[in-house]
Amino acid sequence: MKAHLFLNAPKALLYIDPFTNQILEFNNKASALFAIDLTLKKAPKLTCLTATKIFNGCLDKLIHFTQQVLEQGEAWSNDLFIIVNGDKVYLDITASVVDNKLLFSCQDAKLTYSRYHQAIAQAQYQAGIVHWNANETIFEEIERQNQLLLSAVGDGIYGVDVNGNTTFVNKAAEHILGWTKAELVGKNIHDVIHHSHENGEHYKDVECPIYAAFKDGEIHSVDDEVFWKKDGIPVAVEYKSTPVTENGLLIGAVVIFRDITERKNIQGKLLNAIKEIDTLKHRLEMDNAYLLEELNADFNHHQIIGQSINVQQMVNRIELVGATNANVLITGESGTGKELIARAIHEVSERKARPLIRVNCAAIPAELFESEFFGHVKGAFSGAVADRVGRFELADGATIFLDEVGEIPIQLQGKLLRVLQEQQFERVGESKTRHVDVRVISATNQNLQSLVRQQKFREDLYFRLNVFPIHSPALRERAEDIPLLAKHFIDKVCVSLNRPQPHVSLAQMQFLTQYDWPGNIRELENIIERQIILAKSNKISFTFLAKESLKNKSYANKTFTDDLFSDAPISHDRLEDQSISHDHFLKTTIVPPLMSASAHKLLEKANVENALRQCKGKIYGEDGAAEILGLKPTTLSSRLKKYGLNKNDYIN
Ligand SMILES: Nc1ncnc2c1ncn2[C@@H]1O[C@H](COP(=O)(O)OP(=O)(O)OP(=O)(O)O)[C@@H](O)[C@H]1O
Repeated sequence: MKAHLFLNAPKALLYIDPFTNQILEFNNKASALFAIDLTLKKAPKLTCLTATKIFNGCLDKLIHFTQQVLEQGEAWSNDLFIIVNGDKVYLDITASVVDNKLLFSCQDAKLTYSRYHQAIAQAQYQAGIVHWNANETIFEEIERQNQLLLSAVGDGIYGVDVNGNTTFVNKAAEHILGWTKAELVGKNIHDVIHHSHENGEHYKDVECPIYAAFKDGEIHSVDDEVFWKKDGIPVAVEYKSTPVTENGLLIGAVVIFRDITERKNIQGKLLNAIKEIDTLKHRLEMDNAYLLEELNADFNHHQIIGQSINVQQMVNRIELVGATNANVLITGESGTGKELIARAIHEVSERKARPLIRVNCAAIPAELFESEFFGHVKGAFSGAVADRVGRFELADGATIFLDEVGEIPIQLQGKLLRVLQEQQFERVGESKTRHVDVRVISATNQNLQSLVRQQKFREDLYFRLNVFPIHSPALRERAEDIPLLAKHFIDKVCVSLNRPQPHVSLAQMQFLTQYDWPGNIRELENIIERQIILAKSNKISFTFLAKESLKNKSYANKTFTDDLFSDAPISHDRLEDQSISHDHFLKTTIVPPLMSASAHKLLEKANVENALRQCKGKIYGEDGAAEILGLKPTTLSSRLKKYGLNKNDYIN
C-alpha cells in the first residue's frame, strides 16, 4: 500500500542516498519530470541513475542543498534546475531526511508559480466579487438618485446621440412639450420639436444649435426660440446644448431647456409699460414746454364774471357744449373774453386733464403755418434744424384753440379741414401719417360768412368749425355786469400790486357804467389797473371817463385833421395828467365810441400807423407798438393784416 502511495504521489519523488549519490527510488511523476526510463525500475539497483546526473548543471547548488537538508532535517529550494530539451527547468524542491536518506519532492517551479498566482488571483477574484457587488449597489443607488433628480428638476432635459436621435427625456420635458419619453426616444429631436421657427419658416437642421454641440464640441446657448409641442403649438424656450464626450470622442449632447412664456409675457408688459411711460413722459415734456410758453406770455386764468342775461345765456351754452366733443366757433369783438370762453369749454370737458393748446393764427407768418399746425422734420426747409412737434400733435387727446381763425391762409385751409374730418395729418417733410384725437375751438372777431363770400375762407371749413356757435357779447351789451367786473379787477390788481383795496364811491362806479367801452372788458381791466396805480389816499377816481365821453362825442363831429392824424398814437397818456411814468399808461387803446364805422376804422388805422412809426416797426416787447396801443401783440398783428400794413415799412 505504501509503495503504491509513493508511486502515485502527486509530486515527483526521488529517494536519494546522499552518500553514494544514487537514486534509490522514484515515482511516476519523477519519471515524467526527469524523463527517466521506467524500465530502470525493473533493474535490481538503480546504479546508473545518480543525483548528480539529474542535476549535473547545478552541482554546487545540489551539494549545498543536500548538506542543508542533512543538517536541518528538511529544507526547500527553487535554485536547482534540470535540462529538458536544452532548456533549463527550475524546480521547486522540498526535501527531508528519511532513514538517513533524502526524499526530494519536486515540481516544475513554473507550475508552482502559476498555481501560486492563480491562487492569488482566485483570492482577489473572490474578494473582488464582494467589492463589485457593493459597487453595483452604490451605482444603482446613484443612478436611481440621478433619475429622481432629473425627474424632479423643473427644466426639461433631452439626451441626444451623434445622429440627433433622442436617448433620454425627463419628466419636465414631457410635461412642457407633451411628448412622452416613449414617443421621443429613438426619434430625431430636431425633426420632432425644432423643425420650424416661430414664424413657421423651416428650421434647417444644419443651423440647429442642438446639433451644433455634438458637431463642434462647444456649448450652444440660445435665449429665445421655440420648441413645438405635441399639439402643434410653439412654446417660447431658452436652452443650452452641451456636448457629451467619452474617451475624447463626441457621443451626443444634453439639451436643458426652460419654458419662458411667462417671462416673455412679463417682459412684453414691461416693454409696453416703458413705452407708455415714454409716451406720457414725452407728452408731459411737450405740455410743460407749452405751459411755460403760456406762462411767459403772461396768460391769465380768470373765471367768467357776470350775471346779465347775455352772460347767463352764454354760460348756459358753454355748459351745454362743454361735455361734448363738438367743434365750437366763438365770435365777438376784441377783448370780450373769447379766449376765456374757450378755456371754460375745455375746463368742463373730459379733456381738461390736459392743457388747452392755443394757437394765435394772426401771429403766424404765412409760410410757417403748416409747420406750426402739423410740425416738421429736421431739414424739411431751411431753418428746420430739428424735428418739431406741431400744435395738433401737442393737442392729441386735448383741445386746440384756434384764435383769430379768419387769418388762416386759404391755401392751408384744406389741410386743416382734413384734420378736422379725419384727424390725420403729416409733418412737413415726412410722409408718415399721424393720427390724433383733437377737439377744435376757434374764435374770431371777423365776419367769417363775409370772408366765405369773398372766397377768403372755405365754406366747408366754416361749417366744420361752426358746429356750435357761441357769441361773446360786447361790454356795452352787458353793462349791468360792469360793477361786478370792476370789483373783480380791483381785487385782482390789488393782490398783484400788493395795494390795499381802494374805496369806490357810487358816483365813481356810475362813471364806469356810463362809459361806452369800445375796447370792451380788456379796456375796463386796463383802466382799473391804471387808476389803482394813480389812486391817492386809497380813493379811486373814474371822473375822467365822463370827460372822455364828451371828447369822443366831439371827435365824432370833428373832421379828421391834425389831432387825429398827429404823430402821437392816441392812448391813455393823453387822457390824464402826466404825473405817472409813461409805461403805466400805455395799456389800452381808447377809440372814440360815437363815431361812424368807417370813421372808426380810419382812426384805428391811423393810430396803428402812428404807433408803428414811433416804434420803428417794432411790435412785441417793451416800447413795441402793441405796448403803446395797449393791445395784445397778436391783436395788433391781426390789425396790420386787416389794414394791409407791413411793419417792415416802418423800420426807416
Ligand atoms: N366775463 C369776464 N370775466 C372776467 N374777465 C373777463 C371776462 N371777459 C373777459 N375778461 C378778461 O378780459 C381780458 C380779455 O379777454 P380775452 O383775451 O379772452 O378776449 P378776446 O375776446 O379773446 O380778445 P381778442 O379778440 O383780442 O383775442 C382778459 O384779461 C380776460 O380775462
